[in-house]
Amino acid sequence: MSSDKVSSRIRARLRAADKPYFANDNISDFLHEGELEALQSEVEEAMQSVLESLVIDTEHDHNTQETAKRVAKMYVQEVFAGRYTPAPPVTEFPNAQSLNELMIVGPITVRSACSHHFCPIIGRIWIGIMPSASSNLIGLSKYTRLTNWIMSRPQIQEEAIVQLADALEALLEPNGIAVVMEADHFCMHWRGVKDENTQMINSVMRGAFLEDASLRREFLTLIRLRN
Ligand SMILES: Nc1nc2c(ncn2[C@@H]2O[C@H](COP(=O)(O)OP(=O)(O)OP(=O)(O)O)[C@@H](O)[C@H]2O)c(=O)[nH]1
Repeated sequence: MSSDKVSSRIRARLRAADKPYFANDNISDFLHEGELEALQSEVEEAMQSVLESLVIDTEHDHNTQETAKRVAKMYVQEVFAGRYTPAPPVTEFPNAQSLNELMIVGPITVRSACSHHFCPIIGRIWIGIMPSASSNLIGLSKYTRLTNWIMSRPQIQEEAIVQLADALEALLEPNGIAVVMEADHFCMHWRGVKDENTQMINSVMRGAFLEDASLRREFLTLIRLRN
């Protein structure tokens, strides 16, 4: 790609700052005003080339005339928006009552895509929080907003759940954090091995959830009851 492309300018900034730009990294700090729109136009142009290479007559086929434009918008503004937009604003409240009881939020719907084939990953997440006296509390909707921001990137499930746990830990500074995710991977259902029944379930347990087996059991029992 020639250096006058907007993606080249963004990439040069990332490299100069020695920042990674993997599929599931957020690069919003490196985009200047107006560049997201320019990036979308660049993706549209590249997508049009993909359609041409697939030997699809986009000139005469009324169904695919706008496909490159739609796919570019879908990637940049919708399903991969978590790469290009900053973290959602999250209002924090002090834990005024020094709450130290288990809190569980979920199931939060997960909509993501695998980094390997860009096929959908659709699933659910439960979050357990054991606050400390100095923890911050956040509004209930913010768990979903934060999850959406992290999941709307090309991901693998093992890394997605760790990114979410890291973000929650940094925000809440809790005594413990637990995240359980179960998801269907359409790269396995729709294509490839075509196994429609297999799901992936994984969990991250930190702090009190790792150290205290009865707390971990309480969390896992309560989320099972919600199934
Ligand atoms: N560990 C992990 N694997 C995933 C995830 N999402 C998709 N995969 C797998 O990634 C693998 C990619 O495999 P490759 O062998 O490189 O690609 P492929 O030849 O298209 O593989 P098949 O899917 O087996 O046809 C597949 O086995 C997918 O099922 C995920 O979140 N975590």
